[in-house]
Amino acid sequence: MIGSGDVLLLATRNSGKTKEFREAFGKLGIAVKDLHDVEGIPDIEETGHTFADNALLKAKAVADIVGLPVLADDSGLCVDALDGAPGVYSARYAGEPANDAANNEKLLLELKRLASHSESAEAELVGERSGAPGKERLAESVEEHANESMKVLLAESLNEQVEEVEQEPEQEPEQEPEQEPELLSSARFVCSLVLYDPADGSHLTAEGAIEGNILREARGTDGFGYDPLFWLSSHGRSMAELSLAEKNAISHRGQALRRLLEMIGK
Ligand SMILES: O=P(O)(O)OP(=O)(O)OP(=O)(O)OC[C@H]1O[C@@H](n2cnc3c(O)ncnc32)[C@H](O)[C@@H]1O
Ligand SMILES: [Mg+2]
Repeated sequence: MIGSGDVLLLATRNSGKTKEFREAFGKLGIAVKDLHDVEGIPDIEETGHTFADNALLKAKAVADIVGLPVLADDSGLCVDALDGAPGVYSARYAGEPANDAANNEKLLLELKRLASHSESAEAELVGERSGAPGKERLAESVEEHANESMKVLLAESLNEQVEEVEQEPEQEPEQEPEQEPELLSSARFVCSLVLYDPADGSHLTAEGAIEGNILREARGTDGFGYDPLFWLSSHGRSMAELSLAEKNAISHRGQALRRLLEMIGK
């Protein structure tokens, strides 16, 4: 369906995706265009319930207009602590028009809200078990939360147990290995690709997924979408700290594309 010297049209307006496909197809001598290069293609409503449904919908809608094979990508982020959200709604998680910064902000807000709910539920449980407030619980709380000057003030009104805690010799900080950053939930990026031929309505579908974790704080400036919040423990970097080639080598999109190319013998 596609070969070296060809021009392949992507049914996308997401320039981040186009960049990644250009890097991958460039090696095969295939040029890539997207919907910024073609006039007269209306916005396509993504009404499917799965990534594959939406990819087919986009590929078919565009291919039927231009009369040439078209590749579409539908992808997103599925966060375990949010029961798989934002999923197929990833692009418009914070509402429309789609906005990466607003989506990232909303994701962090939802996850932090969830974390603070479970922390306060846990604190209540600890309180009930230890007959809170109680001196031991207060002493623990001082050790956990107070800064040095508060500790001195509060310790005066508590018993010796607190003073013992105070008097423990400070440990010399050892040369620490690079610490894993604070993570909020396991998650995965998922991608479905559909290559659709309007000549006979035939199409190929390929999928890819990559596991990671959501960072409490964004890192890196490359990539697009949720990349700055997606931590890869195996690399010790966020997805937005990888080069284009590094991302394509491991990403959901890169995997799906390699599967699709295999299907067409490339
Ligand atoms: O539909 P098109 O025009 O292709 O562009 P889109 O951005 O709306 O694309 P999707 O409908 O497939 O939604 C994908 C969203 O999922 C997120 N996403 C997908 N792949 C990603 C990646 O590699 N890195 C970061 N975020 C990604 C990002 O928020 C995307 O906007
Ligand atoms: Mg979309």
